[in-house]
Amino acid sequence: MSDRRIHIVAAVIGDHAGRSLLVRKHGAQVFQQPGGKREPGDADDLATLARELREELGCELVAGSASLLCRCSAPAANEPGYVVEAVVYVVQVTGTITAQAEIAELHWIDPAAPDVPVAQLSRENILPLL
Ligand SMILES: Nc1nc2c([nH]c(=O)n2[C@H]2C[C@H](O)[C@@H](COP(=O)(O)OP(=O)(O)OP(=O)(O)O)O2)c(=O)[nH]1
Repeated sequence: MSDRRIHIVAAVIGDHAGRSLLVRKHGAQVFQQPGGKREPGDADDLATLARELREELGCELVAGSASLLCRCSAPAANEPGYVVEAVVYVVQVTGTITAQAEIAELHWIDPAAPDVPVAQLSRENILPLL
């Protein structure tokens, strides 16, 4: 039987106005936290996160800035039948945040009142903590 769990590392990136950054991937309907699946070459969770932030946002994770927010799970937004299990860090980034090729859209939301559709993991488990 296949393992229907997806393990990801996800980032909470905030701005000075208290907003939080979400991304929408090409082909996806909903917005989610920046981040993604661990790859074999990643030394640890923060290496995964640094790589994903570079790939998705073109920015760099500030060394030592990551603070564990929570571990949580929900039905995976883009893979029907799978559950996503996330380790979520609040992070600081440096450089200009720009949507890279795999990202269709970036959006800054008020965590208390998102104005775009948000994936269940973020909506139920992450945004309420911000
Ligand atoms: N990154 C991320 N993925 C999420 C979140 N919530 C959620 O359900 N997912 C789902 C979407 C996908 O079904 C799965 C992993 O997505 P992903 O597309 O970001 O992972 P990845 O960059 O490593 O992807 P891949 O293209 O290599 O498959 O987890 C979230 O907040 N952030």
